[in-house]
Amino acid sequence: MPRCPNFDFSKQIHGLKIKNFASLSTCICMKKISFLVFFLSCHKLKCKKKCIYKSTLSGVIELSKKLFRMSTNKVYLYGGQVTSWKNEYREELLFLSSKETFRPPKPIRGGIPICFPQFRNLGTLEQHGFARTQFWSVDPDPPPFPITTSSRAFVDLILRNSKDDVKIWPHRYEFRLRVALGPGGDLMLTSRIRNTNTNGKPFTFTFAYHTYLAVTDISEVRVEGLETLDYLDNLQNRQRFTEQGDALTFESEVDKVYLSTPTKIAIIDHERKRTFVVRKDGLPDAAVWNPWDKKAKAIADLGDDDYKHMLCVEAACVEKPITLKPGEEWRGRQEISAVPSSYCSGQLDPKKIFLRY
Ligand SMILES: O=P(O)(O)OC[C@H]1O[C@H](O)[C@H](O)[C@@H](O)[C@@H]1O
Repeated sequence: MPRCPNFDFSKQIHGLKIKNFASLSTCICMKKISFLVFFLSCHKLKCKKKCIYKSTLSGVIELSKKLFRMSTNKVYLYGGQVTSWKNEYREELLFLSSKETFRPPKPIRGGIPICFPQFRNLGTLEQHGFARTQFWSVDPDPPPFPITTSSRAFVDLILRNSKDDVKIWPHRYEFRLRVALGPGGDLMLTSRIRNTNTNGKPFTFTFAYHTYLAVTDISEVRVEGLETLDYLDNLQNRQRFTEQGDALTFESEVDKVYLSTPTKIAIIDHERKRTFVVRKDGLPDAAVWNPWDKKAKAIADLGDDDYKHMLCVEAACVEKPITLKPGEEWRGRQEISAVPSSYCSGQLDPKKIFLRY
């Protein structure tokens, strides 16, 4: 099997020597980079102990086949991107394009791309910044995690400024991403971004978890929690409007950034009788995107009908960019749970929705 030409694996995982991991790197380059994260402590892999890493990874794959009621997810080092999140019934909860999605240097279409240090085209960088097209590393020894989490299934990734991105964004940073599965199968992403400039300069960025939720039929989806809020409409030169009082429904292209939203948003998939609940912290805004039929056809890595089965609801920080001085750190967190719609009974009732927390 061919190796990925874009990717010197020995540089990507701390302490790994490629010769010790030939089969693992082959597997990874064949698009199966997955760290299937579950109740085994996958994060405790000691990369320096060659066989532990390798055998633990294959052990994870093996076990995930055997274990029945287990939520799983996959994280690619490319983009630091979650590409799969399955519930205990092995139902996929994230959308991934039906077309070829893994084509570096292009971003992966689906899952949860990370938009950093720029959301959309709001600056001089490429659309959505460069984090989604970089190879991240497993962070073998992350600093203590300040947020207490009951999750024992997580992986820590890290991205630092590379020689290439310093040319277009002249700053030093450390971006630590923790991807975790909660005891009830909830998917939790926490980003910690630190300014490590040694020249005393601050930097400013915008950010989004560009989350592609899998829905059965976009026409039968309703979003609650964004009613009556102000939003910027990207389809109308980012003009500011105020949303009406009803829950959002979808019958054409949508590309909006809702401003200063509540911390909980519910996405109700009527046909599947499933509700996604997005909770966010440190991310005041929420982008909502569906390209609908015409634009979907114009997007090369999206199938013509894919738009029917996806909805992006993205915890974001767009309107007021974040500025960090050297030594300062910012945190942004998104948690998603998928619950039967009966838990919500059409209302955003956190007590009912978060019974399992
Ligand atoms: O095609 P991409 O670069 O991944 O962007 C996909 C979409 O992302 C966001 O939701 C933006 O608001 C949209 O304007 C953009 O079309």
